[in-house]
Amino acid sequence: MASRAGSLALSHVSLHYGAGLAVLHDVSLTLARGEFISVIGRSGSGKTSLLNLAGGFVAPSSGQVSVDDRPVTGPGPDRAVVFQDDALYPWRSVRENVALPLKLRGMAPAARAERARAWLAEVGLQDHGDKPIWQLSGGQRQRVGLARALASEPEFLLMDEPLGALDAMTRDQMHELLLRLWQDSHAGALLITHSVEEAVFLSTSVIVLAPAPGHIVHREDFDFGRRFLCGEDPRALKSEPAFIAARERLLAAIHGKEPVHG
Ligand SMILES: Nc1ncnc2c1ncn2[C@@H]1O[C@H](COP(=O)(O)OP(=O)(O)OP(=O)(O)O)[C@@H](O)[C@H]1O
Repeated sequence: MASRAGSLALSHVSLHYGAGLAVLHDVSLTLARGEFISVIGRSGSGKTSLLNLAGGFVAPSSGQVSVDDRPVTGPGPDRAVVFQDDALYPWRSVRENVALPLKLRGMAPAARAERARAWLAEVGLQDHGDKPIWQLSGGQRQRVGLARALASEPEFLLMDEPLGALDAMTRDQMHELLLRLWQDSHAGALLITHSVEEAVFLSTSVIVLAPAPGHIVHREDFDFGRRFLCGEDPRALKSEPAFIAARERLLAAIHGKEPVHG
């Protein structure tokens, strides 16, 4: 299957670990730049495995993962990953954490300092660059993680439950920041989440995986995030009957019930 230009594609991908049972079966998914796809599903349905395939951390047992029709053979700078545990260096400064991947890629010191400064400003941490990570709150640490991922100017931003450990208010603020960063970066975003509401609000498409082995049972497109970016109030959007009905449909799909349309 040929993928669109500027897209990350999983084509008929199946995965089993070693000689174990299949974890994913015949999953096809295309993420174009400028799209925001969330993957939801019960625990063990293969969400993290799907992200690991997209990131190139594991290879499919059959099928193909590709970027612009080039097979993915491992992790690459075109795909940045953000994890739930922010994977930052606690004793290094905020600025060093953001600049480190740029250093590893051979960027000159002045250029990487400027890039780190710009992305810290994007996430509202311009006054925190000198602090060690351990002095930051959980929400601030996740903002550093996003700045670090986006500083590499990836084509695709892959996120595994990045907001799962945050309190509800911080999480809402992060949703709004994430949408603005996604818009400004023009990246394609792939988000694994346990929050159906988060998926409906943020995504241009939501995919539901069912387990044993993981396969796609439902897919639906949304525009709540884009409407937020056009100036609509996020609380009003989340209270709309269409938003609430979408949430219920996706919950029904997760729990294996007939989706209720309307
Ligand atoms: N490295 C591995 N080796 C063997 N089995 C694995 C490995 N990683 C995951 N699995 C198995 O694959 C299945 C899917 O796991 P995965 O973590 O992808 O699901 P998930 O939907 O992300 O789950 P959760 O929502 O609980 O994080 C599970 O049965 C898990 O035990």
